[in-house]
Amino acid sequence: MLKVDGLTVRADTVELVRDVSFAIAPGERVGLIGESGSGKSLTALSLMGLLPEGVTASGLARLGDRDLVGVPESRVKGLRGRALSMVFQEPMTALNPLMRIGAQVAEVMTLHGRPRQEARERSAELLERVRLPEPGQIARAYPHQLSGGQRQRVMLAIALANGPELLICDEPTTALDVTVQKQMLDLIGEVAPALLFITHDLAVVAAMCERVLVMYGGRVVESGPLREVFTRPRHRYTQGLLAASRLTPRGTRLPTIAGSVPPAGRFPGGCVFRNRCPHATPTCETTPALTGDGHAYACWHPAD
Ligand SMILES: Nc1ncnc2c1ncn2[C@@H]1O[C@H](COP(=O)(O)OP(=O)(O)OP(=O)(O)O)[C@@H](O)[C@H]1O
Repeated sequence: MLKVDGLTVRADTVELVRDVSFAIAPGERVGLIGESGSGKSLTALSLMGLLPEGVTASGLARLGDRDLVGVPESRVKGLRGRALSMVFQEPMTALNPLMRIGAQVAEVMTLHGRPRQEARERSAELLERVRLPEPGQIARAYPHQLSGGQRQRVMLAIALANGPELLICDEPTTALDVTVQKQMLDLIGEVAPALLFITHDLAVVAAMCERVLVMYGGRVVESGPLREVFTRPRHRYTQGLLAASRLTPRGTRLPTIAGSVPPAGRFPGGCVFRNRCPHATPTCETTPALTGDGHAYACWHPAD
């Protein structure tokens, strides 16, 4: 369980992230959205103990019974890549260009005390787990010999190597083309023990997460179950974000769906998530998406 309470990030006297609080339970997938500069990355980096020089965090952040903020660097280093790990947007900067892939995956385990031979064997398993084709061949390759999507899978393997309790992803698929992006998102959803997923892309959040936090100007301005936030946004910023996104066709008024069980066939309102609705077909209005079975997607269609 991750618990963040009153997290504030400062550069000198300037508050860049203010009083952020949220929790992520095991198995939960939480999206963190907000415009550029709203403080998403700094929030994540402060949990990882990776804030840039001159930037400091205060407040409470605890994973299980271990503090992540306000503790000595050596303590955070012991947790990073073990209890929690992160996948960034650009894998090339995170991978060592001179080291073979298999050795890089194994290294993150030997660094945390696993015997070399065991780490090597597990690294082969991990490359397979992230569904890299020919994992043996990939293990012997150097980063530049892999595609962007393959490199990102390697980063995921590294992130999972020590069995973390929490995975943080910061725009992990932005640099990938759409088909590869989808496969990567499916994989992350499948393997993450608990997930904090940072993105600009509301459709990705809709497909990945059951809960969402919206940041604006360094604060969390809105949070809650995805369906609630996306269909009944309370904060003006969230309303604007949704209205501007491709999830909502221009001019569509977000319908109220509270407690409603739609009749088979036609639904009132517009298809809010049409572009990325998991059903993504013209027949998705006949799916049970809004019948209270836990789907977080609003797949209803304009009534004729
Ligand atoms: N090292 C730094 N020193 C001072 N200010 C910083 C530093 N790093 C980031 N900031 C500022 O902190 C604010 C939040 O940055 P952050 O990177 O967390 O935003 P973000 O929401 O992740 O944006 P993006 O989506 O573009 O990555 C921004 O105004 C940014 O300019």
